[in-house]
Amino acid sequence: MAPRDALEFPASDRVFLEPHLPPLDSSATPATPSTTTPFTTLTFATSLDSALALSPGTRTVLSGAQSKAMTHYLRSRHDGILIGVGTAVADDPGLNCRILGVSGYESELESESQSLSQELHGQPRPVVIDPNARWGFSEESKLFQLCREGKGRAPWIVVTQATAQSIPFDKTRLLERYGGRFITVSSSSSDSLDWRAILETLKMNGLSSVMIEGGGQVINSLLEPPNLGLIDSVIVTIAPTWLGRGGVVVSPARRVDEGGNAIPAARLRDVVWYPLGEDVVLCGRIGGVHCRG
Ligand SMILES: NC(=O)c1ccc[n+]([C@@H]2O[C@H](COP(=O)([O-])OP(=O)(O)OC[C@H]3O[C@@H](n4cnc5c(N)ncnc54)[C@H](OP(=O)(O)O)[C@@H]3O)[C@@H](O)[C@H]2O)c1
Ligand SMILES: Nc1nc(=O)c(N)c(NC[C@H](O)[C@H](O)[C@H](O)COP(=O)(O)O)[nH]1
Repeated sequence: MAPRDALEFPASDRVFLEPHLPPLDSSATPATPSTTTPFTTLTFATSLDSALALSPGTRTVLSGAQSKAMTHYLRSRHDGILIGVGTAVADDPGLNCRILGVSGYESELESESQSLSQELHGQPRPVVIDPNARWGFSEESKLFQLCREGKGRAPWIVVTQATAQSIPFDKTRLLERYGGRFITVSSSSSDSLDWRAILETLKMNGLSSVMIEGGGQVINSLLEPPNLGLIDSVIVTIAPTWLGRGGVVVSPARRVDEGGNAIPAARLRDVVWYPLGEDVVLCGRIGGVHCRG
């Protein structure tokens, strides 16, 4: 019997997503040739007033059942799933995939035929951007509970070189005991990490595709001109609600042209809208500026 919390996302609802997803065979050439960074999908759920959560440090469920199942399907199609430490602290997330059929969520028949070699198939590698290693994870953290149950992978935690020198040994030991590790990335300034350097490091460590789920700071910094070209695909769930002021909002920094006139920060092209339950899912690619290596 499949676990009670296994999710189902019908094949008929997967078709519209396909052109916006990493190629199934990661050795196949992606839409825009790039050798140094993974296929990168920016995906999140937002309200009608562009909020991710009711207030900073809190978790707000925006996605309905069908769009939540879609997000888990996206997780099964990416090697890595990336969040900022703000989300790790606020949400205590599982960051695993609960689609029926992936490791830990097989139907009885599947689990019998599952060979060891396919251990944790369909489960993405969680990645937490935590330059100062301030995430107070423990054995009780949801991520590690899921690891113990064979339902998810342990995280890679991205820190600065300076921070790497001073991480308490017991933290490193706990992480490595579950198969996770700290990864250092050279910082562009005191504790701000360059997104190209982060993504190149993940690719060098074997991740051919990464979905970035947030939170606010992460999304807003990726929507700034120097980083726009790093994003291959954008998939946004829009929920029919206004969360009101004071929430965690997606609204990148203002952009001006040479004449100092305000211009849109970014725009999508190849846009598709797809209703899922009461939500609607928007897919597209970043238009205009492309500054790939
Ligand atoms: N609706 C959704 O789809 C969704 C998705 C994700 C999260 N959320 C919500 O969003 C909220 C969290 O968002 P948030 O803005 O507070 O936090 P966040 O974006 O998750 O994390 C921000 C922190 O991550 C680190 N960081 C991010 N980018 C970095 C970079 N390039 N270089 C160095 N450090 C970097 C910094 O840590 P330091 O502060 O240590 O420097 C920064 O303060 C929560 O309420 C969560 O529930 C909603
Ligand atoms: N698609 C989506 N709809 C939402 O309503 C919502 N709040 C998130 N939030 C994304 C964020 O990354 C959360 O931390 C993870 O969704 C945690 O969820 P899991 O424990 O991994 O299921 N994402």
